[in-house]
Amino acid sequence: MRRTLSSRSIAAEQEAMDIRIFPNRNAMAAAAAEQAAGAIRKALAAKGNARIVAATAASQKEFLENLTSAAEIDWANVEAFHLDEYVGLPISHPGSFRKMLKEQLVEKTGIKNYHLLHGDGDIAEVLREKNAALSSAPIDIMFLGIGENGHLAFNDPPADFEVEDPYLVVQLDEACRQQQVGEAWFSDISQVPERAISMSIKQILKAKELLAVVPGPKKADAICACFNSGVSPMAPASILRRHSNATVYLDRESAALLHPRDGAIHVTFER
Ligand SMILES: N[C@@H]1[C@@H](O)[C@H](O)[C@@H](COP(=O)(O)O)O[C@@H]1O
Repeated sequence: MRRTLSSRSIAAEQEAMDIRIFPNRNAMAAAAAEQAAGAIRKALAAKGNARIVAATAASQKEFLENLTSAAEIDWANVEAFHLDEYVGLPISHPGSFRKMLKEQLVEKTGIKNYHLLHGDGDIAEVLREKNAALSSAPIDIMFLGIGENGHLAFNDPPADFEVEDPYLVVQLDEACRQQQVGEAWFSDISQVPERAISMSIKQILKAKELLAVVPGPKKADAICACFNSGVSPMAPASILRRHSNATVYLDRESAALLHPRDGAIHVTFER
């Protein structure tokens, strides 16, 4: 059962980004996983393989739990990438995103064809290898989180919307590093690496479908900054409005300050 907030013209409807708001985090995660599973099955049926990108962050936990237990996905033919990784952090560190990718996706599904960003390896070589692998064919569906500062992957504000490299090395700003301490994987900011490998905004927008999963009260300000007004590098995830097939999943807490002022965002309340 749904209730729609925004009214749209037919033209706007064709271009509108969808935001779906759920009563709680679990309902949101289950619905997002259903959409993701459908997209993966569709790609598998159409061409025999599916190429996905996963976000590896606290916000993705319940979503990935639901997705990895979805029925009838031939994971043997799924190829997986991840969005970002800290430079210099070993995979044994609890904050390592490739550790999360392995534990929350690869080991749960048995995916054999996956690409880890070895942030503690030879970075130039990692970029060369992963940029080639990522660019070799289109991504069918990409899962995203949105940071408390509105970042997508590690594209902190002001985000560079023009950089062409699929993955690049970025400098993390202090607000972003402080937010990572809040995730409880780092004891204080001095422990948080200053650089990361991040997928670029241009590369993110190349995916055929984007699905952002953004629960919790700490994300309310970012959702307000990204979706209440227009596209701005100061609110990096606002760029999702420019994609033709993007859906943002929220719970009531992350949606608390959402009041989009234009018809180009279609908001649905799910019960
Ligand atoms: N760089 C990562 C992103 O890949 C992630 O999507 C986002 C949200 O993370 P979380 O939802 O755990 O706050 O920020 C992290 O720092």
